[in-house]
Amino acid sequence: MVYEYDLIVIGGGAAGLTAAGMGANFGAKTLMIEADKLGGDCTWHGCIPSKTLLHVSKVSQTLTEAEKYGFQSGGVIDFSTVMEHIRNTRQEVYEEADDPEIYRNMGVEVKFGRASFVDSHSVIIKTQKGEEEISARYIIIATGSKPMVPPIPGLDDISYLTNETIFELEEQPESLGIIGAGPIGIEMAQAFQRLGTQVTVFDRLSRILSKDDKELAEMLQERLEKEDIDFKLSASVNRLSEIPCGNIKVETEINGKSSTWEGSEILVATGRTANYERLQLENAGIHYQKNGITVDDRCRTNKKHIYAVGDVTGRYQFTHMSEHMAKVAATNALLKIPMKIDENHVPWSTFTDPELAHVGATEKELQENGTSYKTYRFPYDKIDRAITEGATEGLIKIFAKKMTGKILGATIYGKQAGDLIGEYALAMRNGVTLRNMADTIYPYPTYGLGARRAADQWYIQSQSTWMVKLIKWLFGYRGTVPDLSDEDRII
Ligand SMILES: Cc1cc2nc3c(=O)[nH]c(=O)nc-3n(C[C@H](O)[C@H](O)[C@H](O)COP(=O)(O)OP(=O)(O)OC[C@H]3O[C@@H](n4cnc5c(N)ncnc54)[C@H](O)[C@@H]3O)c2cc1C
Ligand SMILES: NC(=O)c1ccc[n+]([C@@H]2O[C@H](COP(=O)([O-])OP(=O)(O)OC[C@H]3O[C@@H](n4cnc5c(N)ncnc54)[C@H](O)[C@@H]3O)[C@@H](O)[C@H]2O)c1
Repeated sequence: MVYEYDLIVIGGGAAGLTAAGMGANFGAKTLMIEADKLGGDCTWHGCIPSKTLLHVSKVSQTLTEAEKYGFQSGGVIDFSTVMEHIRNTRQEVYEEADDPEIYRNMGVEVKFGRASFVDSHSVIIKTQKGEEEISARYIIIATGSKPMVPPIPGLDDISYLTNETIFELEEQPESLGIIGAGPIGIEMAQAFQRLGTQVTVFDRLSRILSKDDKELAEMLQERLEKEDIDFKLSASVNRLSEIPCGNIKVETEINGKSSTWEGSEILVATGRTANYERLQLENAGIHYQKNGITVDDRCRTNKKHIYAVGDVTGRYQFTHMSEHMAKVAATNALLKIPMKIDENHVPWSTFTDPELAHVGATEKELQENGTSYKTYRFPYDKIDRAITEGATEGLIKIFAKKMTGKILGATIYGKQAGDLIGEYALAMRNGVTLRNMADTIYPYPTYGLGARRAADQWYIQSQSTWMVKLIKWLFGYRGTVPDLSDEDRII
């Protein structure tokens, strides 16, 4: 059978752009179909606007703290200018990385319209002008996700914000209630609070950022509380309603006690739903579950020539994982090289100030799996660069094998944590141990040197008095045997 294309990619977000670009690079006749604008959630409603807003809020915080360094502060924020800056920034990213012409120049054909399956090799593209049916040998589905809106009574009757609308605000809310203390809720909480909105965060769980290390997430929560963010955790949000002055009322129950909150806006940040309902997956016989399209470790669906990547699979919801999965799918489909998702080294970072980042196994996973490990800790207040920058709040925690220094997981709360975690991702992926890191020369004074000092902990904690006694005996040294009981010593 002759198909019109070697590869059709449905969706032009982080996953689709990568898959289509790789298709063209491998010499496949590639078509990318996008229902809206190329760039997807990351460019338009996700990473780019949220990180830009966080940056602006950090500038605001720096101005507030500037008096400590002798500056006269007192800046006033013009919210509409802030929002215009955010929109300009995402336009800049779109033009630099997502513009259809960039992909056309690479050899990718780009069509705009909504795609759905006709059968397992054909899709129909619906546009305002009409319909077009197209076939391909391979298909990669990369249709992403959208906000999951929970069925809370009254929610449908009020106007609420999601990540798709919050960056379109023109007026700064006086107060903002956020339902959900995951990465979206926590990043937006700090950003808006620092810009002068009074933020309250509700979550049904008893802690924030439940996928992160408990100890470090608690440190971040404490920091956010110091910035006056109000947390209502273990809260069952029972009803939302609009009250006569136009404000929103949230009725909650916390540990059996009812309470109400009233404020100007509500952001719903309670997770994501995969975008697959309108794809007519049944026509192609593709299996899916509630959380997304089912794929194996090579990103293949049950139809061996159809792959799914990124948020639509419900497996990982990060831009870097969308790109990684796209690479896995394109490599398997077009080069026939078996490549699997690298599940053991998935990093992530929440870009609050300070940041909270993680890679590999969590301590909870290690405990549940009965894996033997030792925790190596190094605080930011012993990193000279952090001291010079007044950023001493933070902790590096590494989970590693005691004998070999093999790194099993790492988690960092502190300045530049999102960048530092990449160091551990590289180390783990390539079998670099704590011993290797400790023997590596890092420039002084850097945050990276904190990673080296954290690795030194492996040597330090491997020291023992009997070893010192052996050295003394071997070389005839006359010093005393040191007290090695202080686990926090740095040499
Ligand atoms: C507020 C927020 C902040 C975030 N911050 C980060 C971060 O800092 N770091 C990080 O790694 N991740 C972050 N994420 C997650 C990240 O944005 C997503 O994981 C990533 O965008 C998913 O990419 P994707 O290509 O799978 O899907 P999407 O980006 O959603 O792209 C899917 C595309 O498919 C199109 N489409 C859908 N259906 C069809 C159809 N039937 N036909 C044609 N086209 C279709 C859509 O229009 C869309 O353009 C954030 C998310 C949010 C919401
Ligand atoms: N920096 C980053 O990498 C970054 C930033 C933002 C988002 N993201 C991605 O986007 C995804 C979605 O983020 P998210 O924060 O929306 O989802 P999430 O699933 O991570 O967190 C949602 C939170 O909402 C709570 N919740 C759900 N329903 C509730 C209800 N009815 N009442 C009270 N609380 C409720 C949950 O307990 C949970 O804590 C993340 O998983 C992440 O992968 C990444």
